[in-house]
Amino acid sequence: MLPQQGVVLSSSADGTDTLRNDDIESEQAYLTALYSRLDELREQAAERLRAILLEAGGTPQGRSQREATRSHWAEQVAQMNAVENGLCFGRLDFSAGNPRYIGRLGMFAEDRERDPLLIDWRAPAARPFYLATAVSPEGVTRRRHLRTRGRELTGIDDEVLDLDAGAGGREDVTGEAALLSALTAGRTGRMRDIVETIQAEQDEVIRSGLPGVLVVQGGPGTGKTAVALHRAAYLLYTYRAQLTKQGVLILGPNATFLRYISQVLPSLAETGVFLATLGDMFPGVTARASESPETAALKGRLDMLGVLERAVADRQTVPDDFVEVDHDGYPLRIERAVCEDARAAARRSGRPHNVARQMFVTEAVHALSLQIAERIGADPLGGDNLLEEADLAETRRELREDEDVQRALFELWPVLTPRQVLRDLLSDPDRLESAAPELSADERALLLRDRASRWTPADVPLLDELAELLGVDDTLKARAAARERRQAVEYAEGVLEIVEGSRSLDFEDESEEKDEILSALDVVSASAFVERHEVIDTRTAAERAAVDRTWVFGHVIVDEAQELSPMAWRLLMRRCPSRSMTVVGDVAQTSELSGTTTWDHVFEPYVEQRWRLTELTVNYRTPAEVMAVAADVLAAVDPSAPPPRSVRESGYLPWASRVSRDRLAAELIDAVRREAAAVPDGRVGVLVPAALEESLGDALTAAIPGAAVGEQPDLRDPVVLMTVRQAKGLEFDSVLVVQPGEIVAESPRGLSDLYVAVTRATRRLGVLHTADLPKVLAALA
Ligand SMILES: Nc1ncnc2c1ncn2[C@@H]1O[C@H](COP(=O)(O)OP(=O)(O)OP(=O)(O)O)[C@@H](O)[C@H]1O
Repeated sequence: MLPQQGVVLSSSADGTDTLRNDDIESEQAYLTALYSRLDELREQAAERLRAILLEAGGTPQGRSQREATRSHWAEQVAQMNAVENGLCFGRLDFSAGNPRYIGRLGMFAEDRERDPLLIDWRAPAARPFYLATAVSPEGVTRRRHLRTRGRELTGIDDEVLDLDAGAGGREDVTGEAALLSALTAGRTGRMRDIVETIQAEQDEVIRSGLPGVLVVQGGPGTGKTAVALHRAAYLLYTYRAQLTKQGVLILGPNATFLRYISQVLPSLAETGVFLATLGDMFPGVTARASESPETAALKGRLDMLGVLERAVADRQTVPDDFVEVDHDGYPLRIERAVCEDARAAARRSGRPHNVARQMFVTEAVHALSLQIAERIGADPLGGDNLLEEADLAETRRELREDEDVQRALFELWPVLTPRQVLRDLLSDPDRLESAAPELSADERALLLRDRASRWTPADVPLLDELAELLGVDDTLKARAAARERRQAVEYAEGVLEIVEGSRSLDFEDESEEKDEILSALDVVSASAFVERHEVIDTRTAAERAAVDRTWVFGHVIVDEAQELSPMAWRLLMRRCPSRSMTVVGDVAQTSELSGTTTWDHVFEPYVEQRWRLTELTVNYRTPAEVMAVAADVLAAVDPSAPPPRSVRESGYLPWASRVSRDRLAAELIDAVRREAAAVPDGRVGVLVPAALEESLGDALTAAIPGAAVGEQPDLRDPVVLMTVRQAKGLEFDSVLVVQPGEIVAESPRGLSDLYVAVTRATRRLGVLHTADLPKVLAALA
């Protein structure tokens, strides 16, 4: 028996009788007028853009203004191109007043009144489109969904919201027919926007205010990802000035997932968002390598803080006895005691390692200068030292500039980079033992790896933490900037000389004119020339954030947030000191060992109880037949968690088939062929235990050439084989789960993995197994 019968959508939803010719004609005429207006506005914007591109020269300020105007018009043109499909998708009729048309963009008539022709879905005036119901109609008498293909109207679905007029729709969904058609459409391997059918509980989340931490907990298929993306678009629209400057970060679980969602925001005409995985959050590093879940979990623990602190402290060394350097022809000893004092003073400063280094050097040089003073300034008569303060200062300067001294001090307290420290630490058992005495030998063995290993996502929070511990010595940075500028000026001098040189050639036969003509150097100095040609930063906030580790975002959105480790949360919180965040996830789907199973634990250290929780309860993806199977798995993961209610039935019953081990690959290939034929317009997902990924992947690609496998399979291929971890957040029309028992056995969070696996299907679910089914799938036996 299926649960949740009460909410199941029927395919005979209202709207089928509304295709009246006169309505179609008048709505088509309105649509055509909207598109003409769009064309007009786009042409105007393109014209302005062309004009700006033709302008040249001017003062730096003028150029920078021009650049801002150029990017404004370029963005306008891009936005208008992006909304070409589905420009207008809805209409609201009210008991009084004019109807409102709702679409992907706001447009006004050109007349003096500037009447709204089309209302942006994010504007407050569009809200009743998502919220009005027959019981609470907010003055709306009819909600109309307009279905289009290109610029052509292909259908109309009406909902009459007047109880007296016999409204028969359901109260728990809005736009029933349009919703059903969106949910049953074949999947393409790219997520689509849901702007036409956002449901009331989702709308609440999308339009929630900007400040504070908002946690959206919801079962599989409740639209968390969709809501997170639409919220980004809503926030950028509502708080545009603030957020375009600071940028919005959306963090997703892996690169395949980012590609899956990559089309949604552009289709909503929003591009100013930095989409990243944890592995992208340290500029200069793209961390994609994999490692054992246990190693990743260990790296995610807060214990790593102490380990990293000690790893840095271990790099601040003192000699056993002394270091001898040659200074000015004389041997000079840097004694252990001197180093210890200098190190203690530098550590006491509480500054990060690279910044505190200045203090270490100053203290050491001071001690060495006294040593020299003793040698050369000692009064043979036993009186005070004969050197004056000015002499000592000069000695200190000489010591600082002495390359031998510099080298010796560098050895004792080197300038370090995060990558260097982490690489050294993880590839050296002695360093590990010294930095991590509280970890067991087995744990340290988990961390140990080859020096040449590639970075993993779990390394990134460690690199970021090290960047904080090491800091950047601003004096070094300033010196580098000064050097760059000096080089630019030298280059400019070169340019001006060439101009001068060619001028003398040009005019060598016209000596009387020569004095009349100003040379380049007469009107501009080399440094002014540099200023004029300094590159104006035209990058968006998202682009700048991608290369700046210390970038602070205006808002951070985290998807599949249950998977983040405590160390990863520290990194994210540093990127968002305002704590303006939207965190979406499902603690029943956690598969990372260092992920969370309660939100309280995550936020308590940062905002205590000051975070808001919203729950999404309706499952738009998984049909009721499949959800009935998943509910048993969920009950084993967390008996207290209610399964999300499916919004529809698919009419297909999930199945399981037991096969012999030696026939597994062959049976799988047959099943894939059958399923691919059953969803010809959609996608088949094959979810396997990690241990079988390679062998079954090989067998499948040999038999079915279009099948995608590997680390980053192309989801647009008709058949995709992957592990459950890779399938996080994704969906397929038909899903085949292979060897569920092995999926459960592979990880301590195996039951959660199985729950994820069985909730990926939008239509059909099948299970292939060689041993007994896990108890939680008994319903399929
Ligand atoms: N209001 C809606 N209208 C149309 N489709 C919707 C709506 N809400 C969700 N969907 C669709 O339901 C599917 C599941 O949504 P989504 O992937 O956002 O769920 P999720 O909660 O993130 O799931 P998971 O926890 O499994 O990752 C998607 O295909 C999405 O487009």
